[in-house]
Amino acid sequence: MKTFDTLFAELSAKAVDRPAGSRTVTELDGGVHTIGKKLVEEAAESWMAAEHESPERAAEELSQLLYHVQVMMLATGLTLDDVYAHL
Ligand SMILES: N=c1c2ncn([C@@H]3O[C@H](COP(=O)(O)OP(=O)(O)OP(=O)(O)O)[C@@H](O)[C@H]3O)c2ncn1[C@@H]1O[C@H](COP(=O)(O)O)[C@@H](O)[C@H]1O
Repeated sequence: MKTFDTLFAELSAKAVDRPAGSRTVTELDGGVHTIGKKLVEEAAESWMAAEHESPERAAEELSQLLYHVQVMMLATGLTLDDVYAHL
């Protein structure tokens, strides 16, 4: 099973290698503004799933939120340590 850290390592490599068909590469090319809109969308979908759907649906939406958090970190040039320093 992937963890936050292993997913970040995978996405970091994709940002450098830029494989064809990568969703991450497409998102990064869209820039911070576009990624930010996706981040907010996934946050709202997580809230709606938790309040109106089920724990399973909430987990699915939250996983997409975590993915987009990582894309935003990459777009901003932030490392895991940069963020963890604030926890
Ligand atoms: N964990 C994720 C992940 N979570 C979410 N997403 C993307 O974010 C989208 C979620 O948004 P929605 O469901 O709202 O999708 P949608 O609205 O239909 O999509 P759009 O309209 O935004 O195109 C999904 O369709 C995925 O494309 C993800 N895309 C990729 N990953 C993982 O990231 C890694 C690298 O992926 P690639 O860069 O695509 O190789 C792989 O391990 C993937 O499993």
